[in-house]
Amino acid sequence: MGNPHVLVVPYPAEGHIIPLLELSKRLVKQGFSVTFVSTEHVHQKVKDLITKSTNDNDSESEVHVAVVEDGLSFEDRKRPGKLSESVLRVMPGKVDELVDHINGDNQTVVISCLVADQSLGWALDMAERRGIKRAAFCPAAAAMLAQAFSIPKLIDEGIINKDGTLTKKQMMIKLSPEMPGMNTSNLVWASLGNADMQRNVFQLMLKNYTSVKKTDWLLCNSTYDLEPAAFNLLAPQALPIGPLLSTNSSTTATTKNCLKWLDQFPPKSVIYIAFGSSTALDPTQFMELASGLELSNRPFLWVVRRTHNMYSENFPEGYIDGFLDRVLASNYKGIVVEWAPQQEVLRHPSVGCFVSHCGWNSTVEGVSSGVPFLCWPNCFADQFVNQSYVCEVWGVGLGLERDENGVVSREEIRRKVERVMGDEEMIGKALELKEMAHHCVKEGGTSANNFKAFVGWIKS
Ligand SMILES: O=c1ccn([C@@H]2O[C@H](COP(=O)(O)OP(=O)(O)O[C@H]3O[C@H](CO)[C@@H](O)[C@H](O)[C@H]3O)[C@@H](O)[C@H]2O)c(=O)[nH]1
Repeated sequence: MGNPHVLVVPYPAEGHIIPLLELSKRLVKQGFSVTFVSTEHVHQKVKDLITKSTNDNDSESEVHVAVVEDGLSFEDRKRPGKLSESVLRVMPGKVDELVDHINGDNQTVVISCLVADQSLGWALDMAERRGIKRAAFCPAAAAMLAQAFSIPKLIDEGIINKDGTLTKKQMMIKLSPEMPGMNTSNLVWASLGNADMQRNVFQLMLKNYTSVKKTDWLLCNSTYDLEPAAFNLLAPQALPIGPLLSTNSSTTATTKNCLKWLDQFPPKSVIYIAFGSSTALDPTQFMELASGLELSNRPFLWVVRRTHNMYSENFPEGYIDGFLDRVLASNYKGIVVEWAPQQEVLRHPSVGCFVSHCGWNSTVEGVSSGVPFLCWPNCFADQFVNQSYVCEVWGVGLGLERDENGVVSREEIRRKVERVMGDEEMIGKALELKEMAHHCVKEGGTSANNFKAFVGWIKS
C-alpha cells in the first residue's frame, strides 16, 4: 500500500493557492501523497510557484499537480466574474472526474482526505457524498469566517435582511466585544457589484457556510494570538495552523536580482510596495504614489503588474515606462518589478515599510517578517478588516487617508511613510509579533500542535 493520498482543491487564484501549496508541502513531509488541483486559468499565472514548490529539495516526494480545464477563453480569464462562474459551473464536474481517475478502474476509494478552500462548498459536499474525509481551509482571516458564521445573528438583530441586504448602510458593528469594528458596507457580500450580485454572493456564502459547518476540520492560515476573539467565536471548529510560509529560497533570476538590489541598503531603509495579485491603481493614483515615493526620498521596490489586464486597460501606452524613465533619470533609487519574491523581500533586513493592500497573505507575511505596514485596502472587503487588525489591534501600521476626491495624495504618502519608518514603538511591536508568529509554528507551538492533530486524524 502506498502513502495515504490527500486531494487539495484551492480556489483558483494566487491568494488562495499560495498558502494551500504550503500546506500541501507540509503534508508531503508527513508522508502523504498530495494531488494539488490547478486550473488552466491559474496554472498559467503561477506555474513558477508550483514548479518551485514541487522542486523543493526538502520535500521527500512531490506535490503532484493535476490541471483541470476551466472552460474559459483567453478573454474570459481576464474577467474575475467569469472565473467565479466557472468555479461553480465547470470545476465541480472536472474535480469529480479527477477523483474517478484517481480511484482507477475498480473505483476503490484511494483518497484519504480532501482539503478544499472554504469557498468551495461543492468540493466538501462531493467528498461527503463519496465517503471521503474532508477539511475546509480558510486562506483569509478567521474574522472573515466569523462574519459568515454570524449571518444568522446579523439577521436576528435586524442588521441585514434574510437575503443579505443591509437594513442600514455604513453602520459600525462588532461581531463580539473584543473583535475590531466592521463597517456593514464592508461585509463581504455587501461590498461587491450591484444588488443582484450581492444577493447571489450572499446565497453562495450561506450555502458554503452550511457545507463548511459540517466538516470535521476547519483550518485557518492564522494564529490564536493574532485573532483570539475570532477563534473564540468559531470554537471549537476552527483551528489555526498558520502562518503557512515558505521556508525555501527560490533561485530564479528575479529573486536573485531583487535580493541583490536590496543588499546595498542599510537595515530598515527600503519601502516595499505591493498590492497582491489583482489590485490595480488608476493612472491618477499611480502617479500620486510614484510622486509620494519620490518625495519620501527613500529607496523603494515596487510591484507593478504591467501585463495585468486592469493596468493595461486603464493606462495609456508608455505611461508606466515614462515613469520608470524618470525614476532612472532622477537621483532617487527605486526599482519596479512585475512580480517580487514577496516573502523573501519582506524577510530581507533592508526592508523597513510595507505599503500593502492588506490581503490576508500579505498581512500574515508582513507580520511574520516584523515589517510595519502602511495600509492601503482597496479591493476586497476583508482588506478593511485586516487593516483594522494591523492598525488598531496589533499597532503595527498606519492607514492612508483619502482626500475629497477619493485619492491618496503624494503628501499623505510621504508623511505616513516617515511616521511608520520613524516610529520606534511600532517597530518594536512589529518585532514582538514576528516572534510570536514564529513561535506558533515551532515544535510545541499552538499551530504546530493543531497541524499534528490534523495529520493524526487523517491517518487514523
Ligand atoms: O509581487 C508579488 C505580489 C504578491 N505575491 C504573493 O501573492 C500573495 C498575495 O496574496 P494576498 O496578499 O492575500 O492578496 P490577494 O492576491 O489580493 O488575495 C486575495 O485573497 C486573499 C485571501 O483570501 C484575500 O485576503 C484578499 O483580499 C484577496 O484579494 C502573497 O502570498 C504574496 O506574497 C508575490 O509573491 N509577489
